[in-house]
Amino acid sequence: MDYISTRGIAPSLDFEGVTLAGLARDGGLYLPRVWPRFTADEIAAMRGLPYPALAARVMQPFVGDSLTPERLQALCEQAYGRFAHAAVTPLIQLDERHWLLELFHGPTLAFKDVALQLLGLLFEEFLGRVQGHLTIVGATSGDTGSAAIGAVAGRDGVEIFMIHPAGRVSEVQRRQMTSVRAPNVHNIAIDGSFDDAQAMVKRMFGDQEMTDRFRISAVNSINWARLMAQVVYYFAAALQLGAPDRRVAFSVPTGNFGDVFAGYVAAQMGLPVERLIVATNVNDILHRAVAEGDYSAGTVTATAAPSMDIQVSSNFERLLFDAGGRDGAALAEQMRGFESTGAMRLTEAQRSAIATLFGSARAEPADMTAAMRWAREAAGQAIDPHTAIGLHAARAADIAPHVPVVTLATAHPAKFPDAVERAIGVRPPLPTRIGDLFAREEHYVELPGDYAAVSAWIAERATPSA
Ligand SMILES: N[C@@H](CCOP(=O)(O)O)C(=O)O
Repeated sequence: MDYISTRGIAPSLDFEGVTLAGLARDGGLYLPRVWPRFTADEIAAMRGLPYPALAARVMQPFVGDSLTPERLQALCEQAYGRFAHAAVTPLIQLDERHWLLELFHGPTLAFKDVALQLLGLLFEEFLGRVQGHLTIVGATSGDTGSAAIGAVAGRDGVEIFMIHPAGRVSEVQRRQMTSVRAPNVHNIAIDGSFDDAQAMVKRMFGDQEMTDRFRISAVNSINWARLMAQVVYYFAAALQLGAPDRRVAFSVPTGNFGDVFAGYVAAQMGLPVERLIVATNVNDILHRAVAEGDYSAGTVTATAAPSMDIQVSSNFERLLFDAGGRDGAALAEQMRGFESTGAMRLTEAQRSAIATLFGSARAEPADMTAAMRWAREAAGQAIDPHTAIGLHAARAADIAPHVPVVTLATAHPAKFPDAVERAIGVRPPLPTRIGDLFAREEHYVELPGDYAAVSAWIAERATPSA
């Protein structure tokens, strides 16, 4: 499989190349040159496969010659063997048409584990072939940080620098990152927002002083391998609900647009997806983009759903590229305009292509609370604030009554105990596997929200690539 950049200039790479590269050198994001497509019979034959086998089946076309099918399956067995639920991503029925897809049974209690447990193994596999050293630089609004650290802590040949916005993640989220003691893990809290952190990470890929010395890669969903692994759970859920003979809708709480873009990829591969509902909090750039074609970033507002406190959504570029006819030069110009003004209008072609599959909704804080209460009262489920935003959007969506609607439950409620307790009066306990979190010592540095300070701090500590 051959991968191309959304901005049309960086050289194409194979799967091993894009996994190690992270972001394309022209500032774009990698995508497969063509979407692999399964027939309805091929999808039907996936029914009943255990999750690791399904994962290997769905991902093999993207992996191409970079791994044999046997090796890919072995890595999937290893990655998903660490999940606390036998189904890996169990589907829970809420009422006659609404379902929750629980994606938080991995080691750090959020959907990020589904991809990052595998990505850690892929890094190790591919680095073993090139005998290199990798410097991973990541940005997190809460969940990616601990999942990425959990996936690479203590591994040879890799070190990770994870940047989070100081004071804008939950205490559980922060402790999950900063209490991991391993010589290859470095946590940085910056004075700023997630968007500032993400902008620093992207800038580092274009900083020749850094890229000449260090082999920099990404664990955020700008890395294609992240998205690829997230495609699998759309198949897992839809197959259980009757695909390929039945269409299924998904509601996805999203900030960086990676999780919902994985659903778009599943649809391109032939999964019968009726609708993808983009659910946002008051940081609603994605809702405005889908509903009105207005992609303009406002100031990031801190909310009780901090992982979605994002105004610049990296993966939206992938959708704009694909929906706009895959014209790299035109997209690069459109993105340059956005980068200099903070605002962009979608073209008519992009808007109409997006409208064929996507809907969207913005949840106010009261909507989020109401959804948490409804899940508790109607189905006995405690859900986290992000999942509640997805559920609000799912229940508000205008979708034919015979179509099941699956809300992605992206994080365990115990990651946000204060918000959950405020809404439903019950404080969700931490699962026993991380029950001693509050007794662990934390380690992180606080730096100004300034690229020069952060890149200098990283450069002093990172291991040169050769
Ligand atoms: N919501 C994320 C932000 C980063 O998103 P990613 O999917 O690109 O890693 C987080 O919790 O860190």
